[in-house]
Amino acid sequence: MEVDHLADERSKAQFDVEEMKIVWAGSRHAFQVSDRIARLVASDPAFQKDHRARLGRKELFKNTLRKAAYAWKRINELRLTEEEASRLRFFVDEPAFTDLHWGMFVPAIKGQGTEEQQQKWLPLAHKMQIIGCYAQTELGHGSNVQGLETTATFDPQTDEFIIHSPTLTSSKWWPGGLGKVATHGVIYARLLTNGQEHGVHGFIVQIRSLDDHLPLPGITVGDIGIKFGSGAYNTMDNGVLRFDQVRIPRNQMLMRVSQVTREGKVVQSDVPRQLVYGTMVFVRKTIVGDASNALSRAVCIATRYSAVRRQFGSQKGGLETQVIDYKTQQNRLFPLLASAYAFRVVGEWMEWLYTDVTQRLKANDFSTLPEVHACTAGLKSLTTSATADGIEECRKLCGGHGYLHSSGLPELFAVYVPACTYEGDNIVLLLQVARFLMKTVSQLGSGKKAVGTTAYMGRVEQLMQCRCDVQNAEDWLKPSIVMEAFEARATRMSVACARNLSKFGNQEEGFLELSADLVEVAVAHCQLIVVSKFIEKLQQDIPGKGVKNQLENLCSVYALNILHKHLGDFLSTGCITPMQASLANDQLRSLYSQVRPNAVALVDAFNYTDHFLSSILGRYDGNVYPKLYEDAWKDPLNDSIVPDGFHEYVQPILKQQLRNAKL
Ligand SMILES: CCCCCCCCCCCCCC(=O)SCCNC(=O)CCNC(=O)[C@H](O)C(C)(C)COP(=O)(O)OP(=O)(O)OC[C@H]1O[C@@H](n2cnc3c(N)ncnc32)[C@H](O)[C@@H]1OP(=O)(O)O
Ligand SMILES: Cc1cc2nc3c(=O)[nH]c(=O)nc-3n(C[C@H](O)[C@H](O)[C@H](O)COP(=O)(O)OP(=O)(O)OC[C@H]3O[C@@H](n4cnc5c(N)ncnc54)[C@H](O)[C@@H]3O)c2cc1C
Repeated sequence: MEVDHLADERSKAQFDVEEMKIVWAGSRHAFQVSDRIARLVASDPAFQKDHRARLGRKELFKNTLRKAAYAWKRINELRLTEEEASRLRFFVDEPAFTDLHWGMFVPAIKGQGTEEQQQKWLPLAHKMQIIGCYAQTELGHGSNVQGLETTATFDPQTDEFIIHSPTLTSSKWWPGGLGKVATHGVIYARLLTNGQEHGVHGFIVQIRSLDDHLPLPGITVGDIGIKFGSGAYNTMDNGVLRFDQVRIPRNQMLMRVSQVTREGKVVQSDVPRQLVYGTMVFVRKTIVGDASNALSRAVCIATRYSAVRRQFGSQKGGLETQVIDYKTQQNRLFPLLASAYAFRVVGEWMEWLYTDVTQRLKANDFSTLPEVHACTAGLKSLTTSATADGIEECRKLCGGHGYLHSSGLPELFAVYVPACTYEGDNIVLLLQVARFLMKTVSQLGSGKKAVGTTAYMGRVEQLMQCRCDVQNAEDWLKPSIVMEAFEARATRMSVACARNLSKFGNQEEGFLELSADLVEVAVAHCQLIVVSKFIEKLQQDIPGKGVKNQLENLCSVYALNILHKHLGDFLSTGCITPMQASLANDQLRSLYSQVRPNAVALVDAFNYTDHFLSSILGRYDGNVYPKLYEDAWKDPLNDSIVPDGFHEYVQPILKQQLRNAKL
């Protein structure tokens, strides 16, 4: 019989875990789909993944192709819906070319293609009769999209574009799926017609033959090489691509934003030019949603293991202390647990925001686009940085065993950490938020109403002067008090930066000089968004015994931990006093005690299967030691008692020493 080593922990929970699972999933329906598909994947040996780190690149990659093909077969056999198929790919848990096909290629055509182009290309893509990638970044430029060098020159004689890589640095570099698999790509290039340049646009370009998969004439394409970590993101074929005067028909330029006529005239539609960047907005919001998946996974492992692991504190030969009972462990772990829940809530809100802007764009209302860009960019940056750091912290929270591949944490980190860079370097994205904030501040006096996530700045006068009302530790549990402190901090930092900026004759010069401060302003604003969305969520009716109470505790932990970590901001802007800061810390400690008995149940609510977690330390049953011991013997190094190479290399040294000793 299986023993549940964490049963005691589970019995302490003060809330209905099943109901929390539904909150985490987003709805009962989403929970049911997720639960069914997770079990389906976990029970299928074809989706096994624990041997990944031991495979060489070629074997690893072939294995990924097999899994992706098998997943596609199952999706069709079982007639899975789009939602179910996407959950299946998620639980297969292996980065693959399909991520870019479904995650970027299809959305790029949907967002930037005309109706006609969508009708032509989407059915092919949906049936995977073509496989696409998103080829924007080049060897020389990634962040600076306007600096891309690939050209698309219109030839009116043949009604074609000539796609060309004029320099080494114009080689496309990084696109996932490009290296070995994609047959097509949305390629970003500078549009040239009649000798004039018209900025960067997307073009659908066939890269490989649909018959023999060889590159088409004029195309040089391959993989860019091994990346960080063993296994990890090396299942992905990030690629390099060069064009030598490759011709494509005119109608393969994605023309929702601008059209090129038969004569080579560029006609701007009434859609703003920034919509060329629309796929990035879409993927950034997906990445925000995904941050809670990665962080919750790491936190689940670290929490269960912290309840299993005991060090010191044995009294009269009794059990030692569970490491989760150390306040230092709680102070590192529980804010991460709270962040996982906070990012879940903000990810949900982001879905709403994206649906809203999509509907508006359809109705030619572009008014919220700048704010949506700032929110997706800022929250992508905030959540991925916190998640990457959080996974690494979870590894440390698991002590030495966290460094073992079988803890599940090294690979999770290696796969996750590029999220801080791809889809926009996190600092570059925060600078975009800062630009938006500085613009908002500069317009405050002009009567333009601050709306959406910057609405709080409309109360600038009050927020510049308000004094925090906290008298005792429990006051910090009041949402209005927390909100005001965060709003005042963000406003005061924004206004201070705007004042500093105005001292520069040249705004751009000022922006460069103050960019480190501006990044901090952007972080303050983004943290406020997360806190405010979490607080808003708690105003809803949330069923289930004790569920709301747990979420309230987590919300307070999230906010008060940030306040503690960024105390300098709150104190230097005069938003709170040192005494109030100290009370916030007292409250935080008391919240940790309330979270403690619920911690294991709070991570059970993520409903992860052992297959998905792929972590001995995070096993549901907590049976860590026997399984770690068992796993060590499975390592190929232990196949033979004396390792290959020993007799050849080490034995002669030993023998030499022996000879020398005898002499
Ligand atoms: C399981 C399935 C998972 C699926 C997920 C997929 C898996 C993921 C796998 C990983 C896949 C990884 C895949 C990959 O990595 S794909 C490659 C991703 N690359 C990047 O993200 C590049 C980052 N750089 C940029 O985005 C821009 O160039 C920046 C932002 C730096 C602007 O630089 P610059 O200053 O030169 O811009 P401009 O002069 O051209 O424009 C300025 C104006 O435009 C506004 N603006 C700017 N951007 C946007 C926007 N987006 N929407 C709306 N508006 C926007 C901006 O506010 C400004 O407005 P205004 O102030 O003038 O009014
Ligand atoms: C795993 C992975 C997958 C990827 N997949 C794809 C893909 O499918 N398709 C695709 O097109 N691309 C892809 N990329 C590329 C990715 O989008 C870019 O690497 C990313 O946008 C960062 O750009 P960069 O490499 O030019 O960084 P750089 O801009 O060169 O950044 C280098 C440093 O300079 C700093 N910096 C740059 N500009 C500024 C500034 N203005 N102010 C202050 N600091 C600045 C950055 O903060 C960073 O510290 C992928 C990348 C990775 C790692």
